[in-house]
Amino acid sequence: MRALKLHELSLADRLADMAVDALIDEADLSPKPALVDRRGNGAHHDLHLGLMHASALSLWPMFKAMAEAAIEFGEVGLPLREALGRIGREGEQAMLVTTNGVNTHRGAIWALGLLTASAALEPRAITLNAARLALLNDRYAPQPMSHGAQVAQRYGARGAREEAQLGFPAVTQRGLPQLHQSRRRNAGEQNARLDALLAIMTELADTCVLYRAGTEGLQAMQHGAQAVLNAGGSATLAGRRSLHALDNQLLALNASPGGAADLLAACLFIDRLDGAL
Ligand SMILES: CC(C)(COP(=O)(O)OP(=O)(O)OC[C@H]1O[C@@H](n2cnc3c(N)ncnc32)[C@H](O[C@H]2O[C@H](COP(=O)(O)OP(=O)(O)OP(=O)(O)O)[C@@H](O)[C@H]2O)[C@@H]1O)[C@@H](O)C(=O)NCCC(=O)NCCS
Ligand SMILES: Nc1ncnc2[nH]cnc12
Repeated sequence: MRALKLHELSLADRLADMAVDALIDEADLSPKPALVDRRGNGAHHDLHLGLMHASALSLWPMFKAMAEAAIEFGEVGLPLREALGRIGREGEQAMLVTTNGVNTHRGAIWALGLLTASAALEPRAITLNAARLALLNDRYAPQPMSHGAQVAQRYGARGAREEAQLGFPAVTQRGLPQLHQSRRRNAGEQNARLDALLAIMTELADTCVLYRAGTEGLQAMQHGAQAVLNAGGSATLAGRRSLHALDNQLLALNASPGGAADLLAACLFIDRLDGAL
């Protein structure tokens, strides 16, 4: 019998692998402020690391189907956007069945779904085409009063939809440059990833934080993340002290930066893809 060779996997298979790997790497990364990681549940009573892993794995068929839809339609347009919306909603149901109703990866389905489809179309224009897809209006999308919609109404915050429509500036202008800079400084891979997460947190209007802890929580997240980077980043002793303080502060405010975590996964996905090109 012939052994399966890795390069015989289809493009859609490989993109789905990369998306799930990015989610698992994000979940495992420790110590993340107030988020689920290898140490514990952060500011969450209904999440744990095993659930994050199970949720990530449950999304593999969805990411593959999104990549296949992109290959089939072949261009950015309403037919592809609406196919992705339908596949995303089905993926969300699969996630909820796996987690027994807990929302683990709604934001990641949105961000990584768009990026996976976009990578299948043209890997070198990944954020541009993801933004073009996000700008199209899916006529079949329900309009629930989600947490994101509620804080948009209350604070006028730009949430997950706008972040994608702008081409993921938190990833391209904050996370990825910081990841590369910290690697160049020999911070070590885990510290470089933590620094990338912190860089994303410095400016993001994370609607999870706003919903749970209002503008006080958002400012604590943004200023605290900047303070860690100013202290030298997670690889330094001063940076670690500052990161520990940020963790305690966000826990006290019950402020979990779940949106920033999803965007770190997006950052790791693009980084992996760049390495494979
Ligand atoms: C278009 C959608 C993005 C809908 O977005 P909307 O603004 O309506 O918001 P939400 O439903 O609240 O979900 C958006 C999730 O995106 C993450 N996020 C938050 N801020 C940002 C940001 N600035 N930029 C990017 N991403 C952001 C975040 O996801 C994480 O948080 C989740 C937990 O959040 P929450 O439910 O609020 O949980 P808790 O506070 O913990 O709840 P309680 O315990 O208190 O009950 C977690 O899952 C992380 O993933 C936001 O939650 C899009 O979602 C959409 O339309 N989906 C429908 C399907 C579809 O069309 N898919 C298309 C696929 S291409
Ligand atoms: N590690 C994490 N902890 C809590 N919420 C999240 N949403 C996405 N990743 C998360």
